[in-house]
Amino acid sequence: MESKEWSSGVWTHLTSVRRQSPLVQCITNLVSMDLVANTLLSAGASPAMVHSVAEVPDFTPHIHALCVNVGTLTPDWLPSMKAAAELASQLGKPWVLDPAAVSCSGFRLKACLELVELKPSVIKGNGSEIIALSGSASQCQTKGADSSHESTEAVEAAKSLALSSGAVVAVSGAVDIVTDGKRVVGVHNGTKMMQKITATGCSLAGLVAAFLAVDPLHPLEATVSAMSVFGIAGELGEELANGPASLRMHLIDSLYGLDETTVLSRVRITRLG
Ligand SMILES: Nc1ncnc2c1ncn2[C@@H]1O[C@H](COP(=O)(O)OP(=O)(O)O)[C@@H](O)[C@H]1O
Ligand SMILES: Cc1ncsc1CCOP(=O)(O)O
Ligand SMILES: [Mg+2]
Repeated sequence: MESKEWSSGVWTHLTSVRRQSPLVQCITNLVSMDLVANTLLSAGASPAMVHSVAEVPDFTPHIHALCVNVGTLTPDWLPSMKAAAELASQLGKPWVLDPAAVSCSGFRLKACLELVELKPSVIKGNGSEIIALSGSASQCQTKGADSSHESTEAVEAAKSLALSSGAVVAVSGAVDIVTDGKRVVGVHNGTKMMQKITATGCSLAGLVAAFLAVDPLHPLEATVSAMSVFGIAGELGEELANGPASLRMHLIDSLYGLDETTVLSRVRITRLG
């Protein structure tokens, strides 16, 4: 299956997000809250940064998807992440785990492994994060939020994590990799300068949650679509940008304005395995 066959699905997913405006609960890191929320709004979704454990029982039953991101994790945030994830899984609502900077401490790695036990629909990380979370720690050199691996170096780790967890695993990078453990799909949209804006990876995880909300039975396809859409917005944004700060603005504008002709002509997706 090549780009042409994927592209109509990508457009359908985006129009469904715009039409349905799914409510996406985000328990995300302090760095990313603004960009994640603005990314979701530009795509047509409705973000809610509701992260107190006291609010989970009332709020989480009403959401359409959840995104949990451990980028600035502290011990007092973990119970709300777990409570929301557990409730989402119980209620059959899709949720995404972003194991941001998972290898920076034993505390964070343990927390992420416990969250994986709560059955995320999708785990989205960069190459180093997916290698670390899959248990291939000897290969892992990073201690922070940026990857020291190409996404393509994490394909086997991603497949193994997908099979052991039951989640679709998405690895962002120059080529975004998405796998359910059997199929492996590459999304070739995006631009290198997106790495120079903090929280683009986090925003992508939030966007994946919104796309899952409108197609929960096809997590691999929904994830591929979200990654392609975000990458296309980055490509269009870069054409108007002078550097990372203006790319941040133009990426959001481009995502908001994406039309069918642009999506159909720009989608670059290939089956890798
Ligand atoms: N070299 C690259 N070329 C094209 N797109 C890229 C490149 N690096 C990252 N991206 C894009 O930037 C976004 C954030 O990915 P990434 O930087 O891997 O996340 P994180 O910030 O979590 O490390 C994704 O949409 C990804 O496709
Ligand atoms: C810089 C930083 N530090 C902790 S979380 C965070 C943001 C990471 O965002 P992303 O994973 O999207 O680069
Ligand atoms: Mg990240």
